[in-house]
Amino acid sequence: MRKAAVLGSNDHNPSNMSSPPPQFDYNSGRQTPHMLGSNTEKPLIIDMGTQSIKIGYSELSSGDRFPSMMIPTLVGYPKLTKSAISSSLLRDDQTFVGIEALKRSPLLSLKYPIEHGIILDWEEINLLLDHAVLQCMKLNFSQLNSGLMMTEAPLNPKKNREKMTQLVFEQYQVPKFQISMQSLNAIYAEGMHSGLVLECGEGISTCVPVVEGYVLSHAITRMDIGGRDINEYLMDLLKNKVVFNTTFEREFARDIKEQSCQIKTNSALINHNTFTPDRKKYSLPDGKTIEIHNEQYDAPEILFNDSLIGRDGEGLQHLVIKALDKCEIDARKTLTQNLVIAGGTSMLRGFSERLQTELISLNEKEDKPYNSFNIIEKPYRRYISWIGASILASLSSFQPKWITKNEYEEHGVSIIHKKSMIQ
Ligand SMILES: Nc1ncnc2c1ncn2[C@@H]1O[C@H](COP(=O)(O)OP(=O)(O)OP(=O)(O)O)[C@@H](O)[C@H]1O
Repeated sequence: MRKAAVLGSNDHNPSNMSSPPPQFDYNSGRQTPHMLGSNTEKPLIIDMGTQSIKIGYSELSSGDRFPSMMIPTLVGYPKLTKSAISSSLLRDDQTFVGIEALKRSPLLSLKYPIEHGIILDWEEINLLLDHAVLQCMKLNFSQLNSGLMMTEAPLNPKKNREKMTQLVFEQYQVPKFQISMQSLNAIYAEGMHSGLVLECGEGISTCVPVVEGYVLSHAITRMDIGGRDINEYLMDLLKNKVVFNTTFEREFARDIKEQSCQIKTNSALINHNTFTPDRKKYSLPDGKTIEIHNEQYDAPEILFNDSLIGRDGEGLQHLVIKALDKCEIDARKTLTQNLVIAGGTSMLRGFSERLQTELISLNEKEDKPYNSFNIIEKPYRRYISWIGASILASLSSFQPKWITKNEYEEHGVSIIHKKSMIQ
């Protein structure tokens, strides 16, 4: 069991979250303009994801509880073509990160330093953190006297947690630090103590049971499937209409997905022989228009049947049922009645309706005891992990959980396990 019970019953009221989720536009690099510049009175929250890093100040009271910035988790190195060099657009020793990399992406080879929620390239993460904090938030790490809270994916290797702790204290000289688990944050964001969190992001989907504030680690389930796999499958389905070659062009597949794709729900499933989706038009940057027809529904099907992309024939419904199977019988009712949906891919239209259908069907097929599910699907679910961390970092009950630089110097990296929110 993982220890994490810090949320008191009156600590916050999630219904205060009245402002709508922000819209970020990667391609123009538009950001929400508020709350930038030094604000050392509030903890800084950095939610590290496979596709994007969400960053902003902790906020407990009602009002704006969304990240102030979302930075693509991308690093770009110049492709050394003659034309790029001769036109002096780039030098071969330049590196671009985040939005700067995305803006110049036709000229760069792009790398994603986080895969399936896990950091693979620490030098690139270093560049991204520098960019996010120094350049975007206009802050020095050593000024973060109120604390730096970072998030991690469920089942993040312990050595990665240690490495992040070492980086933060030794290189960045952060005065106070802590790491919280993304799915647990979703429970904090909802002001709940128990629930089952199904998180579906860019590179990973996980199902995490939380009972009375404790993560049941042994019952966590995961699949390496997420929004990026839908993009890839969509490109495959569209290959007779358009071919996306470069990473830059592949970003358009993401855009087509976000604008056009939706998940088949009951009426489409029941009438599958006669079901004909609307034809949608999508304009490509070269002026060409393509028509999106069955692909809009076919691409996201991989979430519920991964054999479509050559995997084991499982889906998100299996993640949920397998996680429940591993939980104590007494906890199951609470968990099925508090199934919290999180992550950007869960924004696909029809997601929760289809999930409900698949869960009931799998339950019957495998003769399981879970007859009903109450799915909690909030409009801010893409940012729910950041929001939960933001609330947590400002709670009075959480304050003793910060790891100070003095404690790090006394105990070394093992302090992150001793004072961990995640055992
Ligand atoms: N409205 C939308 N419709 C469909 N997909 C969306 C929508 N909004 C975001 N997404 C997808 O959600 C994914 C990103 O989700 P999220 O921000 O939760 O991921 P992440 O935290 O960067 O990655 P991970 O949690 O996998 O490490 C992308 O694939 C993106 O295209």
